[in-house]
Amino acid sequence: MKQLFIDPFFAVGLALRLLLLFAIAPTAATIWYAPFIDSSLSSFSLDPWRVFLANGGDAAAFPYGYVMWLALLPLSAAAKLAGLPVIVGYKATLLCADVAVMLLLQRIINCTSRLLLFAYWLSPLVLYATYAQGFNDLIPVAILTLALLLIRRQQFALSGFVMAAAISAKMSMLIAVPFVFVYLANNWAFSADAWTYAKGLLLGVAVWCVPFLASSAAMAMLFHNPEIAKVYEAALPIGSGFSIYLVPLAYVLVLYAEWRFRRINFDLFFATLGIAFLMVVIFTRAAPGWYCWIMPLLVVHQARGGVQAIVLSAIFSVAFVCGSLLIQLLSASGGDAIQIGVWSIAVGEELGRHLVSLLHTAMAALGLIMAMQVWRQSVAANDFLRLNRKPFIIGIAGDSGSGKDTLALALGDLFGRRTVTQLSGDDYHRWDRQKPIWQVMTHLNPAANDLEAFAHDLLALADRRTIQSRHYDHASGKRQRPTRIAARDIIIASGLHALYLPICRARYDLSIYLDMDDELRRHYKIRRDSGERGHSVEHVLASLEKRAKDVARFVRPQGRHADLVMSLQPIHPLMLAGDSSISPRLKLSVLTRKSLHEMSLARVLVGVCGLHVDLEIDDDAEAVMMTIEGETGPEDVRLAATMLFPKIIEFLDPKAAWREGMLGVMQLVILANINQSMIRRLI
Ligand SMILES: Nc1ncnc2c1ncn2[C@@H]1O[C@H](COP(=O)(O)OP(=O)(O)OP(=O)(O)O)[C@@H](O)[C@H]1O
Ligand SMILES: O=C(CO)[C@H](O)[C@H](O)COP(=O)(O)O
Repeated sequence: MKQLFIDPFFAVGLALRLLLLFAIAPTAATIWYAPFIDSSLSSFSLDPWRVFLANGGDAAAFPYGYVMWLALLPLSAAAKLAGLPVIVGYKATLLCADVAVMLLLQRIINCTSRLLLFAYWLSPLVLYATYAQGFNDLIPVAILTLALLLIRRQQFALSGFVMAAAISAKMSMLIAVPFVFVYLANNWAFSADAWTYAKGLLLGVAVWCVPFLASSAAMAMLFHNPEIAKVYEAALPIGSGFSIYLVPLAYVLVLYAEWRFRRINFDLFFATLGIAFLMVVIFTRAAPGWYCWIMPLLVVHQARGGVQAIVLSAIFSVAFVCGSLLIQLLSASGGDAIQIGVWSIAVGEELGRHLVSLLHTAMAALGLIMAMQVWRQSVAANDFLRLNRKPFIIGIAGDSGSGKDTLALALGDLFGRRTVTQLSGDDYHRWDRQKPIWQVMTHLNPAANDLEAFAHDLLALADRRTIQSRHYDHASGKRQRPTRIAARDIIIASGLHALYLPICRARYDLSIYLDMDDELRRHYKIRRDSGERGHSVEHVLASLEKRAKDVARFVRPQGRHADLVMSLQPIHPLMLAGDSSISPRLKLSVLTRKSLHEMSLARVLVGVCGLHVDLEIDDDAEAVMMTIEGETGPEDVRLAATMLFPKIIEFLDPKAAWREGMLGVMQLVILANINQSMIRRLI
């Protein structure tokens, strides 16, 4: 923040503002807002609208609620006390709101100070609407921006309360409310929070808005406001004197587009809300102050869209100022001449109207181009939507007891049940445990499994189709009745042969082979099969021996095809001696064939998780081998993930369960690979 204030361009913007503040006495502020505030300072009442009207004030002067009034009072009162005109306090309040909007946007958008200064602080749009014209829209915009920041920070009740304050400051901020509810309903992480938000909003309405509704003078001033009717002016006649109103129509369509996202993140919500404001503004004969409503969108667009967006936004802003000036100069002469001081160029009423219409058309065209750019950049390229269209598929193969289910569960607990579909290879064993065929065949033989059905179901899920699958119950050794498995955004296909068929391998976005140390696997398998699957220790040992040939023949070769080979080993083999109930300390080696993030990953594993990491990169950088040792807790792993992949974190379940130790590290490594696969898809 400090950097922002010491930047020379901040000083330039501030100087321009002060110059405009001193040089111009804006009409709206002079004839409406300042007299209203002055009236309530002279004879203070909790119903300032009544007092103002009773004293013969203009009914158009202050169609705003308590929050606008309260926001304007302190500095206006200070000005009056200091013997200055009230309008000085009014203008000082606008300056404060202006700085507040900029600082809040910086928190939401996270862009450089320089960009923010160019996109916002030096924007001709803000300078003209606020300081040359005196409109107070930056006050509700500042409050709305605060409400949006609170949503981003997941402080929903407070955000609702603040949103009601924004509406009280200016009723048009109501535009944002349906968008917030659709965002909360469509963001699976927050759907339960919609009610929390609603409670905050209701409380805010009770505090900020109900007293206003109870004042008949306030209501009279609100309904006297000619601005409200403007949104119905753009209309398509449909005969018999009826019309279709274009602004409400465009608004509903943008809201529908947001609802259709099914799954939405904050960036998408922010972009669609900005587009909704843009639609209202460009299709209405809007007062210059309304253009301040789209400033958050313009700043985000410039921050994300690069030079093209900056140029378009600049053209849009300059066109807006020229258009508004022309309209003002025309209306000063009654509409048939462009009047500048004593100079007057006659254009005739018809040409004057034509010129203004042309300017509105240019503004609408630029606005629509901008909306399309925002759509392309924020909406179409958003990873949330990409996952919506094409699920991310992870294949996990490995020998029995190598930890496939454990890992799949750990990933499922990260992304959440509503995001993940698990497809287990065990459900495709051809025969129940009791069948005599197992005397001559092991489960590791591909022929013992219906791999064709496995591949078929994987492809169906990848195509977002629901499948029917019969779960293999390890407690009874029998396959269950078929159940429906729905396709979700992340599909985890695990099994002894998950990487066996080329058609499956080709479909995975990330393929993993678990190559657990043999002794460790034996240790775990004995513990699990005797504890959970009803086998005797002798049976497990005999089966391990019987399976050894098939492991070498059918399972291990799959490791060659994996993007990631993970191998858990005990720190010391002696740790496994004797008692099968002990949990040995582990180390993990990871071979990555699609390397990208290993350096930063290693740095964070050391710096944040306190682990020891060895990194080996082969000469042609085709593979990276990382060996990781030490103890770490779930909180450290979570922190490491937040630092490394802030974007991916949005995909996770709000109650994402991070594991401790090496399993947590495996979660992190896989997240790094998912992140990287997504980056590759974007390229
Ligand atoms: N990363 C790990 N950390 C600690 N324990 C693990 C880990 N992975 C596996 N285990 C232990 O090994 C046992 C076997 O793991 P799991 O059931 O996940 O293997 P699997 O590959 O799915 O086996 P199967 O193919 O036979 O179903 C688990 O019960 C668990 O106790
Ligand atoms: O290798 C295995 C799993 O990958 C199991 O041995 C196979 O699924 C059979 O299970 P169970 O022993 O419970 O009948």
